[in-house]
Amino acid sequence: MRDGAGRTAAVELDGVGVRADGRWLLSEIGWRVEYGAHWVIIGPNGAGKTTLLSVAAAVRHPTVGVASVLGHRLGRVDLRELRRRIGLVAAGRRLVDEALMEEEGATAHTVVLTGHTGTSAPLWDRYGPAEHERAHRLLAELGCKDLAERPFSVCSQGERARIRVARALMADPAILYLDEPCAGLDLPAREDVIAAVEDLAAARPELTTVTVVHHLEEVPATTTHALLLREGRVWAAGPVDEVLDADTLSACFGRRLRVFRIDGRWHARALRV
Ligand SMILES: Nc1ncnc2c1ncn2[C@@H]1O[C@H](COP(=O)(O)OP(=O)(O)OP(=O)(O)O)[C@@H](O)[C@H]1O
Repeated sequence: MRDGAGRTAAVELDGVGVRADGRWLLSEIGWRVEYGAHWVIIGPNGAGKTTLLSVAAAVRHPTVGVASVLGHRLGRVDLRELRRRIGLVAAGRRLVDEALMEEEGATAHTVVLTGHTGTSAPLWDRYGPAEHERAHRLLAELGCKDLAERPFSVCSQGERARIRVARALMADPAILYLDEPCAGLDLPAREDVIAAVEDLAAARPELTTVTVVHHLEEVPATTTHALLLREGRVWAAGPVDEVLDADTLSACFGRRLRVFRIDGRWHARALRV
């Protein structure tokens, strides 16, 4: 569906369901992400966040319903073509296979280069001076300038998280998906990743982002919208101020929560009953 200005949404899901191993992982998902918006997806473990991201990132087809990404309906478009315009950052292997990068002792710069071809191994004849230079610039933009020649396999989790974002930007995506970019990071590394995501939003107003987070503390201050997922269904979705409120979050997580907002960032803790 087009908006008043005739633009399609970056992502539009209508009645989407995903079924695997005889059960529904997602049901009746309706969701519209406008271009330039910055969404977070939050929900309990197993709610279906990564599964939702895999449909929105054109990694898998829905079992039922209609999913359109960047104006193309899944099922009517070559997914590999579409994925070239999609940046995906995921620490787990389910969405991005990093095994080859680690095995071959690739440097951070090489890992970023592979984002140009969307491959897990470098295709050297496809990278010219412009790509080499761009990979250096992106590493610098993510605060990883000095890591260019360091093997990715020895980089810290926090460094890897930012290198992955640089890699995802290599293809100049229209939309960037981040699946738990702060998982396993210590506090300074987490803050560096969040600052990098906030800086991206400021530096690239045309970029649309969707970030899966587990904790409200990981929600970037630049977030415009939030989707709460529970048991494979949308619990709430809309402007971030309306959705990340104590009552809505408490009901979604099944725990009484207090929610604070300080300097544009969110914090939550459970109330003892
Ligand atoms: N390919 C699959 N086949 C069967 N079940 C699956 C498959 N992929 C995911 N699941 C199940 O679907 C549910 C949702 O998984 P998903 O990873 O999307 O949840 P999540 O919200 O991202 O969870 P977490 O917060 O723990 O990362 C889980 O119960 C998971 O075990």
